[in-house]
Amino acid sequence: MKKIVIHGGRRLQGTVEVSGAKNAALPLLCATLLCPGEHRLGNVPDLRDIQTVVKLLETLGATAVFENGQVRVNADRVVNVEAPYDLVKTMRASVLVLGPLVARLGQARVSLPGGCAIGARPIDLHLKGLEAMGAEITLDHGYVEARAEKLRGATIYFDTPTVGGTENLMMAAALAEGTTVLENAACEPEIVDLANALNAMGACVRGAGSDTVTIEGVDSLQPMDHQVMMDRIEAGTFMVAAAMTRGDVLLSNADADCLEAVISKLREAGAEVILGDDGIRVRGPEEIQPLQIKTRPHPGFPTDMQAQFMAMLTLAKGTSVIAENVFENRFMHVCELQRLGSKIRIDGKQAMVEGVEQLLGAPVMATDLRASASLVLAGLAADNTTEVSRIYHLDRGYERLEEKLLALGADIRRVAEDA
Ligand SMILES: CC(=O)N[C@H]1[C@@H](OP(=O)(O)OP(=O)(O)OC[C@H]2O[C@@H](n3ccc(=O)[nH]c3=O)[C@H](O)[C@@H]2O)O[C@H](CO)[C@@H](O)[C@@H]1O
Ligand SMILES: C=C(OP(=O)(O)O)C(=O)O
Repeated sequence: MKKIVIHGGRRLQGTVEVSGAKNAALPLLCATLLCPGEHRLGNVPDLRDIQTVVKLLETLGATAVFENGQVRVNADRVVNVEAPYDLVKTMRASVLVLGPLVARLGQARVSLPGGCAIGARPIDLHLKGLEAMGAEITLDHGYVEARAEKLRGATIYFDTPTVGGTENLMMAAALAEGTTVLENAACEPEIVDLANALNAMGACVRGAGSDTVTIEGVDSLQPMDHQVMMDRIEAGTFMVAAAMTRGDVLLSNADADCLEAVISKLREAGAEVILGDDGIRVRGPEEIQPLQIKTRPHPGFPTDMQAQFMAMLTLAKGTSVIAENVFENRFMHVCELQRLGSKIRIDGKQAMVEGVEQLLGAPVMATDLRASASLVLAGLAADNTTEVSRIYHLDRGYERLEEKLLALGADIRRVAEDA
């Protein structure tokens, strides 16, 4: 096992290129199951979750080659309909094979993903939607079994906007008979990326990116050839890194359109955020101003950026209030940030963060993906040495993080846990 060792206190400076988005690439890879042929997906980040979904596609009978940021999937032979527990337990997004498998093969058996560090994360809305489209759903030994000779279009209202639910049902509806309308759908940019790819495959998806998505089912689709959008959460993480180290960083290929809430809050904290033709440049303030943050579905402030902003606000000039409204247990980083000397108090869904003059490095333990990122950020700004262990969480979602931070001037390296 490896850990990350950071000697903090360096200003980050330079240019960084943002990778393709994990949360867009995962549903796109699952969408290759919708039709036979050779699919091509470019700008795919080399991450543990991507390797897991590639393995899952292979388990289902497809062949996949991942080389130089491109995944080629041949989905001619999808002969197995079971997504096994061993793969699903390591990555919740595996459940996104459910919609495509039922749509193409009329059946699927997918292990229930179960709870995880940030919350219970049920999939009831995915299942209700498939049922409304005519699928018969049963639960057997921890597996969801779904069957439908032919899915039928339906109007489906989500009690809460769900990103994965919207994606799963959009894929299922692409090959259904008739029209499906998803109401109170999630509006995240990754859903638009998926809709664009599906439409290029011959599907008919309208309204993606709004809260009503309409899908006219078609009889057949053709293989995809698509470039994955940039990772707005990775971009946001580098922006916070620049801000909290009083740095000056250019994110060369970043797209500001899907980062509005993050940019607005960084500016409110005092950072200079310059949007230019060459990308997004962030210059950190001398003094970080406290913020009020409420996480919400897109276009609200993303829950996936909550932990990173909390790390920054531990050094603000005053007290910030952060409300986590999307997941019920997404403050796992708090006790680890406290080990670095931060002053944070949790009261239900809210965290009160009282800024301190300086953080002091310490050994800390990562508990989930974005919690890990927040600990790395805190380590970059802290005095002395911070050691972050259990970094396999980080490897689920950040491509070459230390390498990119090192190039920006950070003193960071990955070493064996017992080094
Ligand atoms: C791979 C991927 O894209 N992951 C993202 C996706 O996760 P994911 O798609 O799992 O998140 P959802 O949007 O589905 O979850 C939002 C909320 O809805 C609840 N819910 C969801 C489905 C359901 O059937 N029933 C239900 O109650 C969840 O518990 C949660 O409280 O969106 C989250 C919210 O932006 C992000 O944090 C994750 O990074
Ligand atoms: C929670 C996240 O991912 P996942 O839904 O894959 O667990 C994330 O990307 O922050």
